[in-house]
Amino acid sequence: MNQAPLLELNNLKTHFHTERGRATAVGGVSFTMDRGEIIGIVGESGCGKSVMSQSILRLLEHTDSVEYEGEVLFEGENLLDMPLSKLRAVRGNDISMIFQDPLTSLNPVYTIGNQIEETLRLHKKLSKKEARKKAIEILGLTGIPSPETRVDDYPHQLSGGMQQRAMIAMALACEPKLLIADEPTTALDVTIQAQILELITELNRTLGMGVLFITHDLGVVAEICTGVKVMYLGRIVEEAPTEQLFRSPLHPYTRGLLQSIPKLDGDRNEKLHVIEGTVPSLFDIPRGCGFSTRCPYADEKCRNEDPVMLQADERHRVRCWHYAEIDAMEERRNGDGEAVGG
Ligand SMILES: Nc1ncnc2c1ncn2[C@@H]1O[C@H](COP(=O)(O)OP(=O)(O)OP(=O)(O)O)[C@@H](O)[C@H]1O
Repeated sequence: MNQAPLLELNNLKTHFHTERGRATAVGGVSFTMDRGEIIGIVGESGCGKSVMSQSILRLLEHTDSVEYEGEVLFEGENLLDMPLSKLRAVRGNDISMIFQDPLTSLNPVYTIGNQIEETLRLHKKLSKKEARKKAIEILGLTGIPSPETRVDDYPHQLSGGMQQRAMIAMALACEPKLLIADEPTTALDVTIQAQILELITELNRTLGMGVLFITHDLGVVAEICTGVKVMYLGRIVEEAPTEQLFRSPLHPYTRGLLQSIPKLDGDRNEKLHVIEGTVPSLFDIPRGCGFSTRCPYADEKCRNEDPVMLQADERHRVRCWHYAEIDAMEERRNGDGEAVGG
């Protein structure tokens, strides 16, 4: 087996050249992912999750304004400078991607069975009969009822939820080494969502399929991910094994995200925390820390010096100058609040 990590991003940057100037949507992302890991990428809307995940497979090249920098190594080979013909063989075979909108992947003029069978025959070299059997089986696994008849439907004959499941079946059919899932279950109801997540984790367990799971749903992350990376303004601001990140979040942004999840046992009258302010425009990125314009703890240093990634623990890294002091700062703030409130 290839000894190189499954996926390694080295200072990946994605720029768009627009009429207003250059917009850097991904501002230098580095991480390594091993086989069998399920990594969650979280962050508010607009923080660069989708652009980053689409950059891995160079799916943004239809806009000629895009420019990549850095490296995306898949099993040691840089996808960013790979000839397109070779990259096409990686897409859908070694790396599959699923999206929130199924119609981006399904072809309207073929039945879903044809599309899954075609993938299986091409990548897995199955006979027509074997491919059909496998297509029905995998459609069933995604929770499509009566898969033996649905297999002959065209995409438009299926409901939105079923189209979603058909797309997922197609992506998983050839058992990719890496699945990139960009908010794949957001539009589905919770029962179907649970079924899809179960299918993904099952393939992860049995085949060691790595999963990069992009979501803003921290509940899903807690349920299935082995590790989490929190993105803000095109960069990773904190990363840790899932349990550690939920137990002791260090970055003020991560703390804000976690405080905005409703708790089942919480006081119903307690207000949910909202992170004040909005994500700055890509044309107006702050000079120091990207989060300093919204951070309650930011000081002069934060406003002037861009923080580096600091090693807080063996597998816990954070991009915040003051991460070790935030607890004490928070206590002081709360204490002051009580004193003012009487
Ligand atoms: N083609 C483009 N040209 C210019 N800017 C773009 C382009 N595509 C995306 N962006 C910008 O890149 C930034 C990151 O967008 P992205 O879609 O990756 O965010 P996201 O975190 O995935 O958000 P969401 O959860 O809403 O999908 C945004 O500011 C967006 O406006």
